[in-house]
Amino acid sequence: MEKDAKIYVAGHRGLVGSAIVRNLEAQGFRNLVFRTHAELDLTDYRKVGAFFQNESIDYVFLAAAKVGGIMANSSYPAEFIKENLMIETHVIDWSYKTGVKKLLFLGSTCIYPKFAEQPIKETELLNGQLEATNEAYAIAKITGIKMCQSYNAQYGTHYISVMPTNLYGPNDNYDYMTSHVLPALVRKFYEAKMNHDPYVVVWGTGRPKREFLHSDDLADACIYLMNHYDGNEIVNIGVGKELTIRELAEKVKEVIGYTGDIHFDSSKPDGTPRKIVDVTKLHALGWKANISLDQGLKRTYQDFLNTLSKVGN
Ligand SMILES: NC(=O)C1=CN([C@@H]2O[C@H](COP(=O)(O)OP(=O)(O)OC[C@H]3O[C@@H](n4cnc5c(N)ncnc54)[C@H](OP(=O)(O)O)[C@@H]3O)[C@@H](O)[C@H]2O)C=CC1
Ligand SMILES: C[C@H]1O[C@H](OP(=O)(O)OP(=O)(O)OC[C@H]2O[C@@H](n3cnc4c(=O)[nH]c(N)nc43)[C@H](O)[C@@H]2O)[C@@H](O)[C@@H](O)C1=O
Repeated sequence: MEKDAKIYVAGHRGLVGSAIVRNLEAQGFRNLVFRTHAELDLTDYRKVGAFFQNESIDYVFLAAAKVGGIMANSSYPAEFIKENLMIETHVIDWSYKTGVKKLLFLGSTCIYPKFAEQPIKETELLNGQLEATNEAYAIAKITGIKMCQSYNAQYGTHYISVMPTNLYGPNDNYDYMTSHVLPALVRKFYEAKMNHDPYVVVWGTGRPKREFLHSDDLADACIYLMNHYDGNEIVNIGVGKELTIRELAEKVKEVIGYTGDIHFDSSKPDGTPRKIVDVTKLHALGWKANISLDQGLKRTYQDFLNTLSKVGN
């Protein structure tokens, strides 16, 4: 990407979008354009068209989406599939109609079959049943991938698709019901420590395994791939390490310095048992993750505390 190129970061205030903006600005890219959700609702085809026609954008990072953890996905599947299909369709189609040079689409590792061979290779896509708790969202993400690949095939566009594993970092969502596990546990253990609660409730059995990538690593990978990858196939982005939810809870408990107990609520869904991704392709393209979970957890807890002090909690 040329330093004076006009770059649109859709979803620039989110966990991923804000990390991409921080990285681009640190690298000296100054011609960035963004709109908040209130300024431009990407589910409105006409308004998205007017924006793209007025801005003459060169590159797009499509990090806007309706996103949530296992409870949000299983509670609101209609909203997840509808809004994500609309956002993808509108941004991808108007990118084509207005001659965007390159677009990076953010998928997710939830697109892979529930019982895919682990670590999961990109070739596992559509090779089996999806995890029920986030099937609607996964179908929307798979559609986004297929849209990029279809536009590339028919129109000669350069739309690349990346599949990040579970993410965490600054500007994450800490809402108890709609967040992902890591931010939820940071908040739960912090509040239990402040309130001297005797235990913290962790959802599920604690047995599922997850892989966690810091959003600053993801942003770096996205910008790297925008500059160095132009293939039609999807690329996994991960760290190549996994741990159980129980082990994660123990780590968060230690970072926050909580001394009470951990109780598991097995009435809550576990979701997919494992989803560690194979990162051979990513490494072959020349990029590797740098931030370990222990380092990332400490940074995330500090960001969480800074956010609290800002909102005066
Ligand atoms: N978080 C994770 O663990 C993972 C995320 N991903 C993917 O990364 C991408 C970004 O996720 P993440 O940063 O975590 O999500 P966030 O919810 O943090 O950010 C999403 C952003 O999109 C905006 N947005 C949502 N709907 C609309 C809309 N209709 N019009 C305009 N803007 C909208 C949100 O604005 P507002 O909040 O104001 O509505 C928000 O700024 C997504 O595609 C997600 O699927 C992939 C793997 C893992
Ligand atoms: C990135 C990926 O993320 C989502 O998939 P997920 O990884 O299953 O989501 P999750 O982070 O919410 O849960 C991971 C595990 O953690 C357990 N768990 C324990 N205690 C809490 C808890 O307090 N909150 C949450 N959310 N989970 C908890 C929870 O029971 C589950 O076993 C997709 O919806 C989709 O968004 C997607 O793409």
